[in-house]
Amino acid sequence: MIKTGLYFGSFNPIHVGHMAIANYMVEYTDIDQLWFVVSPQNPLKKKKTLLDDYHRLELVNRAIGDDLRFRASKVEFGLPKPSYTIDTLAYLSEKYPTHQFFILMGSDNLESIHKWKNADVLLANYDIIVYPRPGFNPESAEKYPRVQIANAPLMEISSTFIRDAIKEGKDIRHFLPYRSWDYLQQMNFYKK
Ligand SMILES: Nc1ncnc2c1ncn2[C@@H]1O[C@H](COP(=O)(O)OP(=O)(O)OP(=O)(O)O)[C@@H](O)[C@H]1O
Ligand SMILES: O=C(O)c1ccc[n+]([C@@H]2O[C@H](COP(=O)([O-])O)[C@@H](O)[C@H]2O)c1
Repeated sequence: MIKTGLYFGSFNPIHVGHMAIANYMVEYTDIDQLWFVVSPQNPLKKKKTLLDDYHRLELVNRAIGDDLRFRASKVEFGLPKPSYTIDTLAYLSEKYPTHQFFILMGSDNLESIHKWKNADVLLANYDIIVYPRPGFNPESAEKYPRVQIANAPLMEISSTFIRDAIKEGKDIRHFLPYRSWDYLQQMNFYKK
């Protein structure tokens, strides 16, 4: 079985925090490879500031470049919206029987997982590796036997910060992988 970490996200846009997390996950956990699964629509987030799906995918692909440990997946583009993780996992598990899937997420998502569709099924059937965000209390995860917490350096960076900074006219190019930043600049994303 190929141990594959699924890093689900809006990636609106992808930032160096995501890349550092992905890098940590492939080097320090059991997973052999990592797929960034770009979600058209998080069921718990508003759509207002969301960039078009294919532009977010392009930003992810540019961030990955030729790093063979990573792949971008647009599987959720073809599934019903909003993007329920349990449904995507059912689809992928059937399509890729030689892969063992792990769910990767930041601790903010673990804190709201009780609101997710079929959260109990998800928590019972999949291993989840959580990347802590500032303020996270690891004891809060002890009730979930299949959740492990990565002992990783913390980062405050978020896509919200990036969008706000661009709107304010700041040059924050080093918060994104440089090829993604180039595309974002060319296309004038998030300026208003
Ligand atoms: N700095 C970070 N530390 C730990 N996990 C993170 C960090 N940034 C993002 N993640 C995780 O990466 C996944 C995808 O993140 P997402 O696209 O929501 O980015 P975000 O920066 O949290 O976005 P936004 O600010 O728009 O909510 C989520 O599981 C999220 O928890
Ligand atoms: O399945 C659910 O009910 C569910 C509820 C909230 C979020 N998710 C997924 O969690 C992922 C993380 O979202 P985000 O916006 O924090 O990057 C994204 O793929 C969402 O579709 C899934």
